[in-house]
Amino acid sequence: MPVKMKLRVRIFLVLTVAFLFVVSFKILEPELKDHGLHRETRDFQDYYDFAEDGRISKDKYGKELDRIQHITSDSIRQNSLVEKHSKSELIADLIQKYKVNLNHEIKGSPWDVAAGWVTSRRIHPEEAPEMGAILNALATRPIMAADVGFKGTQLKMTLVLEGNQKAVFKPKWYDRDYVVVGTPYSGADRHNGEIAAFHLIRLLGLNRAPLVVGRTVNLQKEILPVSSTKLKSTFFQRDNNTCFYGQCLYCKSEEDGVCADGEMLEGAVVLWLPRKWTFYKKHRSPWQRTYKEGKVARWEYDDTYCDTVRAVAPYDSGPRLLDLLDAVVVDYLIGNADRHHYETFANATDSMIIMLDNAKSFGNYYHDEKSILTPIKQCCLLRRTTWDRLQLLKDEVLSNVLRGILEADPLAPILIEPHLKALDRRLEHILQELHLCVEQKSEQKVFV
Ligand SMILES: Nc1ncnc2c1ncn2[C@@H]1O[C@H](COP(=O)(O)OP(=O)(O)OP(=O)(O)O)[C@@H](O)[C@H]1O
Ligand SMILES: [Mn+2]
Repeated sequence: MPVKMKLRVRIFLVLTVAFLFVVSFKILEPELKDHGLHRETRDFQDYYDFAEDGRISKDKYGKELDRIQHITSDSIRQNSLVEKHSKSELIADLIQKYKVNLNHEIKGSPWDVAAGWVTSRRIHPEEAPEMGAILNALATRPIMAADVGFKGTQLKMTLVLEGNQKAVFKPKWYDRDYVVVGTPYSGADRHNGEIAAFHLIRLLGLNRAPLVVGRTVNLQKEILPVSSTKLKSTFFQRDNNTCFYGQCLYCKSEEDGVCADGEMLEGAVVLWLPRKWTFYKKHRSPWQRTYKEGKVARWEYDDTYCDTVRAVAPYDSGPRLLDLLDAVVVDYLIGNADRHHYETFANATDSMIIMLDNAKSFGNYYHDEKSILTPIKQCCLLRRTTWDRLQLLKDEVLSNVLRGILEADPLAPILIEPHLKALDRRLEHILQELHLCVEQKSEQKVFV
């Protein structure tokens, strides 16, 4: 009899597990159809040589991630540093401080000015009117050479602008109101996202992203005459539009190409960092995704994971962990779930995390990808300067200021209203999460 009982129990258990597995799989089944652009997950993994750290086959993704939604934000509002009547003044002041004047003129080379700005801790100063001249040069200087992009999975061009300045051109794939659905890392780059992120990173006082500006190029007149043979060989025509597919992991044939509107193609032009600093060290993010359905990374189920991270170099001392948590703030705001690796300057021990590549952003304004916040939730830590800045930008100051700043870009409007609204909403989430941290620990321990 006991044998039979055991068998029944066993069958019951097996069926329960199978049922749970099927249900969780169905719930989590991502829509991978989106433009077919992230279909090559396997290739992607091989390319980046992902380390297989502790994983389980069952996904606990998002189990507790909605808990902060239930916390009322009343207490936060009461503590507001900004009185209602001064809010519009604050917005105006911040726009004045951070809106770049592209008509600003300087003597000498804008490229030299930008190159001279870079230190191990910042790409550019907090405030510099010369930035207008540099962005203007990026947006208007004649293109002397064009080649396929450097590394990566995304279609890009490498340009040389007059005055011997290298830059990356990330083309437009989507209209401003396009909503990217699917996995948190679905879709192709958003050129407007790269532009918006640069200014957001400035506004947060981080200053760790290379300079970016919007630019429309004429592929026939500005690119083809100065194009490398390799890049030129990927050009083709579709419905009277000029297109190209370049060279990258996901750039193999005309199917993967991007098309101009006739000959004119919008894009984000990213200033290449000065040679003196271009020795990077590439680091795998401790909170990296597995990029594999059904595979869960340790950070997704182990809430003490931050203790493990903090115990080892380079996170056990120096600015690295705090830099990473700053990047998490940015990535949650912009909706970038794709910072699988990050780069630092190899020749500086105190190097910042360089906030390169922010184009996987502003894909879906309906969705807040809470999993991006996991490092902040698990570490309960943030630079006090970043916290103070977030406080300043709450209650819709962020959207109002960023809207004003982005008006200066040649491709304005850069973000449609729902994206700006999403920024305010996500900022609130970050503040709520950190308030929970303060309740659990103490303010001194959370903000350093
Ligand atoms: N502005 C820049 N200055 C210097 N180096 C750069 C710059 N932009 C990109 N790079 C280098 O080129 C690499 C690829 O760039 P980027 O990350 O933008 O491409 P990607 O195709 O989006 O890559 P991924 O698929 O990994 O996201 C970076 O890791 C960096 O080493
Ligand atoms: Mn990228």
